[in-house]
Amino acid sequence: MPRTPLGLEARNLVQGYHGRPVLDGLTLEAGGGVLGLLGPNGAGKTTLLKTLATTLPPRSGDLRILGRDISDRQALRAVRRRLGYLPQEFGYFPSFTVYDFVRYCAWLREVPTSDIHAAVTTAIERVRLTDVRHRKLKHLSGGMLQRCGIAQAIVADPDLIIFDEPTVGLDPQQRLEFRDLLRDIGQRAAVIFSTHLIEDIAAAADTVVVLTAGTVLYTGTPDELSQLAAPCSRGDTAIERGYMELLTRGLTC
Ligand SMILES: Nc1ncnc2c1ncn2[C@@H]1O[C@H](COP(=O)(O)OP(=O)(O)OP(=O)(O)O)[C@@H](O)[C@H]1O
Repeated sequence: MPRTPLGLEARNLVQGYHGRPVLDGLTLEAGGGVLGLLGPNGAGKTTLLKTLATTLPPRSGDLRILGRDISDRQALRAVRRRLGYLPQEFGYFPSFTVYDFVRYCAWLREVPTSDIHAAVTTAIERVRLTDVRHRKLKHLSGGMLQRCGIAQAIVADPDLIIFDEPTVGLDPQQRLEFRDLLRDIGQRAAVIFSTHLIEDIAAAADTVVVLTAGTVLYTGTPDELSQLAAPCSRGDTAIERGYMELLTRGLTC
């Protein structure tokens, strides 16, 4: 069992845009290890992750992250120092090099000056970008840029890491390496990642949460999700069939 720092507790979370609710009284608990978030397009995964990453304040409900109630401003600041986040689309300065960008993110997260070089070097190495560390971001491939985003999320050695579709743009080898990285990080931190790639969940998640229409439809292990598969379920693997069964439950074969 991974070492488990307090992850997060969300109760009756309501979130939305322009008065339209997206998260509808969502309740979710996550301890340590790796939690994989699945759900159809528009289910609210990105909205949930933005809320958990504290970039979108909840409309209502309670949110405790790393044991702290983030409605308290001091707690919010302390939590942000211990949180790493890869948004679905992350902003960056195209003329920064990989090293400078990750260094800047380390500085934003208040990594002590004397530790910054080692932290940046390690994060870049963990995503296999050492060879291109002095290349400008505007000259990176999409997959390299995504890995740079992963490096900035992990540079401050956070206790909670949130990745929104982290494997988009990675080639098959990089996806395998990223799964190793997820498992490794999950030994020391709480990790939450969203994906549409069920095989990433099967390979790297300790817990699966399925979101539909802004509420949690299912929480269990990847094996438990696989066991939901019925003979008529669609899908090429047991976990795909379990997931499809869950989404179509109630329909007859
Ligand atoms: N900034 C925004 N303004 C208005 N509506 C938004 C905004 N962001 C998301 N939405 C809407 O909120 C709903 C949930 O979107 P969200 O991106 O959270 O879903 P998702 O599960 O991450 O989807 P996907 O799998 O396609 O990435 C969708 O109906 C979307 O159109």
